[in-house]
Amino acid sequence: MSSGRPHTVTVPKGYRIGRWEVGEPLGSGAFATVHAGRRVGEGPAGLPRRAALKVLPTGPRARGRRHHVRELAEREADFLSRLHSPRLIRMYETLTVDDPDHPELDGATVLVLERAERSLDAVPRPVPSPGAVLRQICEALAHLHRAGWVHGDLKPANVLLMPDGSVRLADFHTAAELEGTHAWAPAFTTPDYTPPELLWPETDARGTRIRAGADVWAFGVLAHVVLAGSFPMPGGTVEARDDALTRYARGAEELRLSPGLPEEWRDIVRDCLAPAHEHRIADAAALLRRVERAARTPRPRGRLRPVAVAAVLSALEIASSGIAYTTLRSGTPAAYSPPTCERPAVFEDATYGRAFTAGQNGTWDFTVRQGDGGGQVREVQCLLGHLHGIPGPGHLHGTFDPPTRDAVITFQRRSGLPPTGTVDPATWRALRRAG
Ligand SMILES: Nc1ncnc2c1ncn2[C@@H]1O[C@H](COP(=O)(O)OP(=O)(O)OP(=O)(O)O)[C@@H](O)[C@H]1O
Repeated sequence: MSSGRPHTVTVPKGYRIGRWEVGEPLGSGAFATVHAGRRVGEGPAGLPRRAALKVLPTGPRARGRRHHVRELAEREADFLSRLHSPRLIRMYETLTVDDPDHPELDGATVLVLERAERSLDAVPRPVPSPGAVLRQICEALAHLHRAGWVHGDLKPANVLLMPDGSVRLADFHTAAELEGTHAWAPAFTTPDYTPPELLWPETDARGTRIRAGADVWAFGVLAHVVLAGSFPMPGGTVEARDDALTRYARGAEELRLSPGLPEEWRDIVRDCLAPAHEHRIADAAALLRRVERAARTPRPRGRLRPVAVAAVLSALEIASSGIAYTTLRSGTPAAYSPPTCERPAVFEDATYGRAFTAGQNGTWDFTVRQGDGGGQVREVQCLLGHLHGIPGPGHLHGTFDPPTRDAVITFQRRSGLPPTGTVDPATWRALRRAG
């Protein structure tokens, strides 16, 4: 049985591949499906009981461009057999399915990998300990660059979190070995993480010409997503953000980083996102030195700072408001449970005083309007729906669509503000006002 994606394949639960019994699917990408695997019987020392089985349809009956997928599978297996580091996902063995009775599976390549808990794109926002996560991603990249490789497809889906909370970089089918300053990688990019120079790539039979700076750019995007909850390029759709990237690359638009980005990360992200690769931070080793400094900062210095709720809210306010408050203790991050969309919490802001946040974005002055998207819009939707009881946006989708605009207008009318439908600084203040 084949899945809906052209290159992926579903393996029945309980199916045996070598010494591995296939379990539930863990995830799937454009080329592979990853299943849980349980070792049956004994194996060589060091082989764990649990693994992840990355299955790539490379057999004669597989749909799609199997030669291309086979090349990618070989590339990834080759990379993983050559490079080892605690920050790179480990490969235990590679297998080929030999089963003519299951023609769609027959000939599939299986990479047996260290099993992770989940990928970074599946972690609810805000990401816990974002500085530590970013530092470890950067350590993985630095190891790669030092060894003379480029990853070529850094994004949250390719960052894996282990049961002990540590981070591994994964998915190396685009990884390419540097020949001097550049490498030739498969012509494959992920929108939103693609650097400007790959918008108009130099491609020939060997692939696309790529430099270590492509990973540095992708790290800048990823750091912005993790820390501010939004992409650095404005726009509610991939196409809109792609257009914004083109304008930025041509010098027609300035980079407008989210005000929610902690101060100590702002310059790092900006220097990762220089439009020309020669102005970017040179490689991940240079980046790591700066990331380590930023990650050492005890807590993100966003504009919204948590305070002890008991100190700012009386029991009466809590009981009467209907909002679930999270107990926040300044300086004890272990006890800090972050606000969520459904449970906005009160923070003490240095400039504005007591204020609500839904944990999606910390801005007070970033104007958003119909057509925009990202963390700021999600913050608006959460505050409207779950704090002010205006059900317009319905759900947390982060796109400023017409129902969101209607809800903003309703809120502005109620608050005595001009009903413009645009969330300007005055509307942010009213949305966040506490007490
Ligand atoms: N070792 C692992 N342990 C647990 N889950 C994993 C593991 N490797 C991958 N996954 C899950 O499977 C998903 C797809 O894996 P992967 O990104 O390697 O596939 P792909 O088809 O090569 O992806 P892409 O679309 O990026 O080319 C990951 O996003 C992750 O959720």
